[in-house]
Amino acid sequence: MDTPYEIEQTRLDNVLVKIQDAIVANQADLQKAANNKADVDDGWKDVRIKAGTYSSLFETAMGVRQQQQMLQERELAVNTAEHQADVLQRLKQRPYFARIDIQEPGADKPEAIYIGLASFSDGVDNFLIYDWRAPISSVYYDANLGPVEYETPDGVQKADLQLKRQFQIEDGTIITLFDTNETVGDQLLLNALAGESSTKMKSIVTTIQKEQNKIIRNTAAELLFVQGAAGSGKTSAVLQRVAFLLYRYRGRINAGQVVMFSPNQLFNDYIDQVLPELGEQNMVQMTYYQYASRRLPKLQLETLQERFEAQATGAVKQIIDLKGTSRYFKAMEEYAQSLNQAEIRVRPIKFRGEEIISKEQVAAIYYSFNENYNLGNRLQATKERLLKMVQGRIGSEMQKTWVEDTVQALSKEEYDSLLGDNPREFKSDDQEFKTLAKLIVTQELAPIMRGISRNRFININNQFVHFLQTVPTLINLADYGLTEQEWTEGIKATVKMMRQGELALADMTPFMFLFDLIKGSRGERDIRFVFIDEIQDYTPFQLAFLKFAFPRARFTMLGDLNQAIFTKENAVSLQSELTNLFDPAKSEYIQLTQTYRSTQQITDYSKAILIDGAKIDAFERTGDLPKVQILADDATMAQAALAQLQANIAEGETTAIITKTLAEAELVYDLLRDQTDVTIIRTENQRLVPGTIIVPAYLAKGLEFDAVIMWDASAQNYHGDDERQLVYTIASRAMHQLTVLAKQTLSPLLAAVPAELYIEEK
Ligand SMILES: Nc1ncnc2c1ncn2[C@@H]1O[C@H](COP(=O)(O)OP(=O)(O)OP(=O)(O)O)[C@@H](O)[C@H]1O
Repeated sequence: MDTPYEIEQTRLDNVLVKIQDAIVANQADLQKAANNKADVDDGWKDVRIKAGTYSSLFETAMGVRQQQQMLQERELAVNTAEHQADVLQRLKQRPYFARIDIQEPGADKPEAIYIGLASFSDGVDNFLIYDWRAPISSVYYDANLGPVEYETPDGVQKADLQLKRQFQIEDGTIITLFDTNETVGDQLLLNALAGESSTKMKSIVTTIQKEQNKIIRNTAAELLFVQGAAGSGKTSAVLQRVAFLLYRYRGRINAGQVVMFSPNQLFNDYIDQVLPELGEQNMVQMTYYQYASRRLPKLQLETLQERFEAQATGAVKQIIDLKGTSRYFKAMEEYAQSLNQAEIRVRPIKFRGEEIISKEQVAAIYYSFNENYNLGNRLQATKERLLKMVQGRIGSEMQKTWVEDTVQALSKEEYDSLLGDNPREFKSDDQEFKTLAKLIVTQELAPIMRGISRNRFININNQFVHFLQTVPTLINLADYGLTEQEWTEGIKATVKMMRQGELALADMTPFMFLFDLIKGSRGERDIRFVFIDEIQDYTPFQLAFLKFAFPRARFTMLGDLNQAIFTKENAVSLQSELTNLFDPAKSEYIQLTQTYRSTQQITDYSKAILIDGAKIDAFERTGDLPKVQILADDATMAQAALAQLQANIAEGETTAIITKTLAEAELVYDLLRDQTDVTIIRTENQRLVPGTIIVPAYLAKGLEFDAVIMWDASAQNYHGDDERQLVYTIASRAMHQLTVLAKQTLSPLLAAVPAELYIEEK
């Protein structure tokens, strides 16, 4: 009798032959398509026209990227043979990674289901491989042997799970095979976790854990809030979720309708291989800063890092905090409502240096529409009226001497280009003059018309300042520990910045919101799923705004309240704020407590940094205790770092030296660059490279490294309780090795960690 291994290998060989057959057939299809190139070109024409109808997208932040994705997706639809070719190549490399045997009530024998990256059948309904996202595949991730349930188009099906088998397949050969009763066998997970870090994140499709599976497959919640410790696989799960949703809603949504807000560009770069690896296109990925910058292209916006390094205190900080609250959001809504009655700030319409419609006239038009108009209609109606008025001036303007002078001065070339395609035969000189004059005036007026169409007659800067001035009548400042005097000072600071074309982070979202309210914006209605990573760094105001900006989207928010680097205490109240934004009946909160990234030793050490670290369970995988070294100065720290780097390199481990600030990173770089190969990461627009890197903490968010050296964890550098989370974030980036270097005295945050959790080297 054959062993299970032999039986499986024979089956695999058969499947591979069928995949090969399908590849040959597919190549014939591709050839046919190539011969039919004319057809395809027609298809393309169609694609372009259809994509053009999404014109609203161009006005907004998504822009070209989304258009490209839409085109690509359409192209796939036009040419599914190409898509199929891609799928088949993937399957050829690794046809499947698991098998489950399911016995349905009434069936005479169990059915074997093989699970892989995509479905594959050799005839109608004869599936040799099931997509991991198919409903039945969920059983593999969710259930132990015994009675199970899974979704079918006809409702829930009950069955008996009799076997769970996992494979590692390389080059057409089964390398290992495990039968397991655990949800996903620890052996396979251990193998997966034993690997080294890399500059690109990988998919976890073969070892998705039960809790993660819940996140991935949730389709019911309007808000899915995932709170999880560092390294608990939030990011991994959520990328799988995107792949799942694109599969589940295939034909109804495309990757361009899924947006992910991530902490920085470096992180985007880090995760951008996961979806392609799963055979899907990347969603629209951006940082909140990029989103805001594209919407406010004329303003220089403050970055998170500038704000982080500025360390606001006192009234300045209170003001920033107030501007992040949902109370402030409501105040702005109330204020906007009041603009229906009075106080709209407008600019006069000027033509050739002369006011042709005064401010007062514009405002009078704005308020000439009755109270049933909302802000959006009011603006639209005003715009139409203004355009008409400007157009109405053409006739009188044609009489002016400047027009006559211009006509007289026209060169032959100017004359020709002005007339363009117009007929050149004129009945009289007068008719010729009129034609030319009309063209000249129209041309001169065009920029003004354009300005009106783009709402330039609204003085948004002025309006925003007026809102700030109105705040004390809308909000009781004392509730936020502020006096009116302090608030007025704050306004001065904002005005000063705006004069220089700058806008602080705290004002950025309110500014966008006010403009949207005045425009009567209905938000980005094409977007169906919004993911927000590192949610702890967002204010309630921002969240309320995002909900407004993406009104038809379902939200998935991920965060670790222990890692709130930028907003700190705000993070705690975040969850309660969310209950005001999303119907609690349609919200789901999932907590992940198991961490996968770090060894038990590193997890225990990092969690001891937190006051309430109890909810974090290490995955059992042992390594060295973290090492703490207290040294005299920068030079000796550099020597220690170098020694550790060499040890790590000898073990084939990649190291990141994580500093608090960029200035510190520069210092370390200067100290080490001549002695070893190191790369400094200065901005989020850089790429991660293999080898040792030096990176400031705020750019290390979301990333992981085999080994981490925490640079200068001294009492001087990390003293306050408010730096606890930052220290935790740094320590929790390490997978296998953690070294803490401190100048003279160790930070009290780390000195409080029980001595048995680390080794101190003098
Ligand atoms: N089910 C899984 N199977 C294999 N590896 C996993 C699994 N879940 C998570 N991991 C691994 O654990 C590490 C941490 O995962 P991830 O970065 O997704 O965590 P996170 O919760 O986003 O962390 P952080 O909040 O610190 O950024 C990654 O290397 C990931 O591949």
